Amino acid sequence: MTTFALPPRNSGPEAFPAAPAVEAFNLSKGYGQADTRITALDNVSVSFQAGHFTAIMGPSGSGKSTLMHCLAGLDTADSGRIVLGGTDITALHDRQLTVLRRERIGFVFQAFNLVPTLSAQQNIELPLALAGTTADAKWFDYVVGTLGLKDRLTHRPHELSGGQQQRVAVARALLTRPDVVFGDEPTGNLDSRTGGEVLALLRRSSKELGQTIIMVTHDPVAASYADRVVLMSDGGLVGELPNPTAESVLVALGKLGA
Ligand SMILES: Nc1ncnc2c1ncn2[C@@H]1O[C@H](COP(=O)(O)OP(=O)(O)OP(=O)(O)O)[C@@H](O)[C@H]1O
Repeated sequence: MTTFALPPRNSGPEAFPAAPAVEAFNLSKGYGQADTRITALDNVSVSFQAGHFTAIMGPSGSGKSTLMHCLAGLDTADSGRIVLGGTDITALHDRQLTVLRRERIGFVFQAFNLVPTLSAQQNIELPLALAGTTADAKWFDYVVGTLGLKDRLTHRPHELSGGQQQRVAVARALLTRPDVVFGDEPTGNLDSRTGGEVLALLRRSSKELGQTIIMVTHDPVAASYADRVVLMSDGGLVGELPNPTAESVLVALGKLGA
């Protein structure tokens, strides 16, 4: 049985059914000029509710990474608006965006992006250290306990397995209790069993901690851990699947020619 050391931020998707954690309105972005111009995002409007785990899927080049990077304040759109946790991030300056990313967004990338010279604990606490604050001890213990990292805190990344390193990255992403955790193929470097464990932890983070998660993936099995799949094609949203299974995702992607 899990012991809650600290009440979760909310009790999952049902707690705030109507509250979006992040929303995009009429987002467009292109690359290049004139006849060589590529439309990466074509008037995309989409909403991600608080406490939900969403996978973004679609064929290669359909705009998934561009959308995620814009939603996370890592890239800017040509037009449109993004509201994250009630803040219009499209109106922010670079420095404000940096603070927002550090304090209100968590990232889990395919490459674990841990600092090799720091211990697991120091890596987990790094965003808070950069922000000049410290972790709430109970929350730290709860996240680390939930992710099964209690015995690994003094280890450096090279002393950890790939799955353990990604769990450290997940703990780092969760520790600031961000508005949204963004995952970019978070299990892309893991074998299927370890990847399944990390995905199950992400799902628990949304169900038990009320964490909003948005993940880009090509893997229908990974997407089946999400509450919803958002489908993209040619820079636009072309559909969504509630309660996806690997099979329903495969069929939907097949129809898109992915
Ligand atoms: N920096 C860039 N310069 C020029 N074109 C770009 C750039 N980044 C992306 N694109 C183009 O924008 C479109 C959308 O790219 P994006 O990376 O968002 O797609 P994706 O769905 O994430 O693809 P993949 O699944 O292959 O990672 C593609 O046609 C891509 O070639």
